Amino acid sequence: MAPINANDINDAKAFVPAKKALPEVDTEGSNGNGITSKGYSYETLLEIANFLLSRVSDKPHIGIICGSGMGSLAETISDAVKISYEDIPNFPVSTVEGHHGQLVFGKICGVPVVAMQGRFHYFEGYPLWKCCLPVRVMKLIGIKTLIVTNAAGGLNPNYKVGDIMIVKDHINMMGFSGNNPLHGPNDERFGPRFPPMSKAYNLEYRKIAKEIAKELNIDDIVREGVYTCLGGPNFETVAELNMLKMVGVDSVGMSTVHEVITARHCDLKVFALSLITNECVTSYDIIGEANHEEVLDVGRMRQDVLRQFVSRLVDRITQLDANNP
Ligand SMILES: O=P(O)(O)O[C@@H]1C[C@H](O)[C@@H](CO)O1
Ligand SMILES: Nc1nc2[nH]cnc2c(=O)[nH]1
Repeated sequence: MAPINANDINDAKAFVPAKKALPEVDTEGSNGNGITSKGYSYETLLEIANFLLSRVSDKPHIGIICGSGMGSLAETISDAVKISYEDIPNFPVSTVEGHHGQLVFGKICGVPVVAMQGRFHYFEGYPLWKCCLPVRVMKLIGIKTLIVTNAAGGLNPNYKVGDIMIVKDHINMMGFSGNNPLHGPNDERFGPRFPPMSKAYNLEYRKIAKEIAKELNIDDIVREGVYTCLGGPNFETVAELNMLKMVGVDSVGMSTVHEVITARHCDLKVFALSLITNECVTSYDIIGEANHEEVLDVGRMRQDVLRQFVSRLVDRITQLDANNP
């Protein structure tokens, strides 16, 4: 029998190579499961923060994490200074299509911001604490508020592709098995050992977002619901989705929850939204299947409206916080 080679497995042409070289799974300085490494001590994060601050003129007030296919959110930033993740000492690199892999500093509506055009996911091989390292770096460089965006499957049967879901809460599915970005020794300089999560998504910001939806005349596509993150990279089975539906999940993705936990731990105020990029397949009769191309296409389709929405949000959050320091 002829030996098999790589081309025999599936259709070699259909294989899309990773955008960048895949990262090594990080176990340095830990007990083998990626828990706190000496390479990412408070001091190391401070070094990263100082490196970044030495390259920009204004300290950002607001951080923005751009979800899959939503990198164009950063295009509203004026006087942009772009810093590639590869040029930042000790920073991870983005390996997923639809995630540029750079920080963009500048202003939205006159407010100094920093946007992550590209985030880090667990499925890329990064432990959760490393996925969330940029959140702590953004805290150290001065942000007070984090706006998190993600692409997600719509599980709530009333949701349609292209809807925007304001996140009111999350279910930390990965945390149920002990996989948590705060697992391991706690550094009190970031936050307490046992942070509360019952007010993770700022109520005032959610109110503002609903007002903005009315102003922009898009309240018919803006929802509010509960998000969950699974480890990925596979999309979910029908049975898994039906289970998540039963426990009250409205949208399903592969990010955000651990970033929000890390942000709340270090006392950042949080707003999050899901762009519903696909309908979750909750019946064996449905022919279509989720795929990453569709996710990126819907991001492109909604880029103008998301840019307007997030710009207004930055403006109004800044006004609100100036009145309630
Ligand atoms: O970075 P986000 O959470 O927006 O990306 C979602 C989850 C997967 O990375 C990808 C699947 O298409 O979209
Ligand atoms: N886990 C998950 N992530 C997504 N990202 C975009 N759509 C989906 C989805 O249906 N499931």
